Order: sequence, then structure tokens, then C-alpha cells
Amino acid sequence: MIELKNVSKLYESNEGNVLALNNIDLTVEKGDIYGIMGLSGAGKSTLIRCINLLECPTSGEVWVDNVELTKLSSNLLRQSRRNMGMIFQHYHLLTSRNVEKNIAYPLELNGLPKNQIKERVDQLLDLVGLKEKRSNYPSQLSGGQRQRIAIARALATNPKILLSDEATSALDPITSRSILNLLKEINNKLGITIVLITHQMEVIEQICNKTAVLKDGNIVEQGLVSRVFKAPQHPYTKLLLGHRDFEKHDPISLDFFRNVKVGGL
Ligand SMILES: Nc1ncnc2c1ncn2[C@@H]1O[C@H](COP(=O)(O)OP(=O)(O)OP(=O)(O)O)[C@@H](O)[C@H]1O
Repeated sequence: MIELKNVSKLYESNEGNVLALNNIDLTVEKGDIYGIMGLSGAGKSTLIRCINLLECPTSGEVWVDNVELTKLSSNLLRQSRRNMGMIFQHYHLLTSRNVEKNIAYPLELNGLPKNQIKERVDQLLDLVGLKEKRSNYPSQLSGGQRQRIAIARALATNPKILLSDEATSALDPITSRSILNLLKEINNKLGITIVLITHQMEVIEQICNKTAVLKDGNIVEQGLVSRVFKAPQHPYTKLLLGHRDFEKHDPISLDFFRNVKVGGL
């Protein structure tokens, strides 16, 4: 279980301060696929990076499986992070290593013997359906294949939690769907809890069971996806979902809508 308690993040700089997260309370239960949605600048990346403390909250507590990460020494934090894999919009694969070596990388860092690394890499290649690409380099793969390898690498150390930072945003709709299906399969088969951030409401609808809507660093609504999508309570959620329906059902009008300045409507 992941719990954020009263988490705030203030970025301070000479250009001015930005309160990216404002008193966030969030609980993700074991086995959830929890989707955090919001527009650009809402604070999504900051929030997901606070879960594994890639970003340190200015105040508040982060708990994972009853351990308060915000209190851990850097050594213990490093160990705790092994329980959390992460995938990114632009994959972050190592270009000088082939597929096999990319997946093996975290296992090498953990000092696993070579024969066990090979066995684990084989299992993971099987899971993501890319056995035949084991000798290829990232530059020789499509975006969808790169993301599959990034997922395999993120799962190499058997994490209990997978964090997904806009993992399908750079992909076409069909490839995006296949990656989301893979994430769902991983959640089902391996019981891995997934937290994802996205600005695409269809991603939430396709695989998440719970969601939170983030606006200007505040969670304005959270709950079961089935409830939030059917009966949104907050005006901002209604606006986001209303726009999605508009996009889905009326693409011709949308072209017009895109060209109209909001202030001029
Ligand atoms: N390192 C930083 N220093 C200062 N301000 C930052 C920093 N990182 C993010 N911010 C600001 O914090 C706010 C939230 O940013 P964040 O990247 O978390 O939003 P986001 O919802 O992930 O946006 P996007 O979808 O565009 O990636 C923004 O106003 C951003 O400019």
C-alpha cells in the first residue's frame, strides 16, 4: 500500500516559487491500477516522483508498505526503491547496450550471478513478447518495442509497485493500447500495484480501477473510475470529461473548437 499524507512540494528559484503539490492525501491499495489525470503543469510528474522520492516533498509523509520513506537513510531508501520499478514516456533505455543487456542492467547492479541473470532475462523477454529482439539495440526498435523492453527492465528486480510516467504518450493509439494491455496483464498475473500519470483520459478509462484528478497541485476529485467517469462531482472533472466526449463524438466540430481562443468563447 502507498500512502501520501499531507504532501506538499514547493519549488523555489530566483524566477519565483511554484507550489507544485498542495497538501496531497492519496491512498493506493495493493493490486490497484491507480491513474492520476491532469493537464500540463498540474503536478503529475512531481506527484509520481514523490512516491519513490526521486523528488523530496517539502512537507508531509510518504509511506510504502507501512514504512515511512521520508524518514529513511539514503542507504535504506535505495533498498526500498528496489520494490518500485519505473517507466517513462521516452523509455530511458541505454543506447550502448542491446535489449538483453538493458534488461540485465539492474540485476548486474544487484550482483546476481550470470546464470540467474540469463534465466530472469529470458522470463522477462517472454513476458513482454520480444524474445526474438534480444540482440537488437534500442535504435533498432519501434517505440512500442522500446517501451516493452523498458517495462521488462523495470520488472527485473521483482518490484511490488510499478510507476508509469506518461508511458504511452509518445505512442500511436494502437501501440498505446497494446502497452496498456500489457500493463493490465502484469497487474493481473503478477499482482503488481501500478500508479500511472497521464493527460489522456482514455488511458485511465482503459486500465485503471481508481483515479485522482489533479489541478494546480490539488486533488479535486478521487474515487473508483466507474463512479468518476459516470458521475463526476467536481466542475473541473466534468469539464475534462465533457471535453473528452466532445472529442470522441464530434471530431469535425473539434477542429473548429481548437481554433477558437477560450477567452473569446
Ligand atoms: N524543478 C523544478 N523547478 C521549478 N519548478 C518546477 C520544477 N519542476 C516542475 N516545476 C513546476 O511545477 C509545476 C508542476 O510541474 P509537473 O512537471 O509536476 O506537472 P505535470 O502535470 O507533470 O506537467 P506535464 O504534463 O506538462 O509534464 C509546474 O508549474 C512546473 O513548472
